[in-house]
Amino acid sequence: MPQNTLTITRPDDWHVHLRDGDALVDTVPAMSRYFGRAIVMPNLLPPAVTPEQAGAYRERILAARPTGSRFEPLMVLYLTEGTTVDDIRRAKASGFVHAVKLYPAGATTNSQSGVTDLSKVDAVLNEMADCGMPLLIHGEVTHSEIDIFAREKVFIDTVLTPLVAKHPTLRIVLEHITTADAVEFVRNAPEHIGATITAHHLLFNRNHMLAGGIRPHYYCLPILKHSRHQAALIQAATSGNPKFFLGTDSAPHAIGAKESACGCAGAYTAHAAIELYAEVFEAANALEMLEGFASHFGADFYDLPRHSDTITLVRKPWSVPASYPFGGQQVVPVRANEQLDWQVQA
Ligand SMILES: NC(=O)N[C@@H](CC(=O)O)C(=O)O
Ligand SMILES: [Zn+2]
Ligand SMILES: [Zn+2]
Repeated sequence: MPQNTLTITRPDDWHVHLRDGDALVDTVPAMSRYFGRAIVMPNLLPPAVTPEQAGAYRERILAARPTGSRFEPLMVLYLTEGTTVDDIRRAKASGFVHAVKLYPAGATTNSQSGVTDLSKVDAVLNEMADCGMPLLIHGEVTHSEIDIFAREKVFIDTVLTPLVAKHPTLRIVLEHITTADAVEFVRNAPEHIGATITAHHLLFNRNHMLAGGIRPHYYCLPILKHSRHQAALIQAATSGNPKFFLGTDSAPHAIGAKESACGCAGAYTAHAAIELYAEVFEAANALEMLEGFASHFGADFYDLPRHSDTITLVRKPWSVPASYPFGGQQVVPVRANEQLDWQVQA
């Protein structure tokens, strides 16, 4: 008999894009259905680079919460070569900035204000190590001559390994990992280095995106890899190792920006995040490992209390709509028009 219900501590999302402006009335209610907290990415245009900008963004998110919602956005500073030690001190003192995000310039959506040379932010990284502020990393190199499927591994070898050697006490989250190489790196790294894993990198590999036709809604960064890497991610997520925790990287783009000759990177999963992870964990015969991954390990890493209430998943098949409203436009979700087994009890 398959298990038909699963009750877990309320989960959090340790990596999400809520966007800004008109989109918030759609993205914030979707994210706050059952997630208690979320680490909100700062890659806006212009990016949230100071604690004051992050605070103003936080207020816009709070204003978009449904009545009665206790969803808590955890804010992140966007690291630039102009970030100062004082920015980090004010961020730490704010109480609402929980991390700083490194986008190698040019690596992904709205990363053009990111860092080209890590040595330029050395003093900032020292301050972060001193005050215990985590550095969240989009871990890909950007040189045009490096193959897109190799960019994560090359980043680990040429940027991350020297960074960890230079800043041995800096807390780091390697975000949305996509390779067996990243799994191995994080597993062997000290305790204060962790990683988030998305639902789509657990569910899909590059064949889903490219075999039998090119499917732009599977295009995200870091790009989907060979199924061998997908298998390593599933193993890591379901292993019970607390270094690996839930980060959806739900990254909505309007339908026209995806279905295009040059489509944007990002997969939208906030409509069914825990439901999609449950599917992966069940297929791996590891439903009992979902709670640690989704609800415990991220909070522990960020030194935040675990939630004291729960949510219940029930096996109750439903069809994912073809699209959802998104800031006056539409976004196509992962698994559009397909059936999902799990849903969260209202
Ligand atoms: N993951 C993506 O493919 N896109 C993200 C940016 C990011 O997280 O790299 C986005 O903001 O659209
Ligand atoms: Zn990223
Ligand atoms: Zn992201």
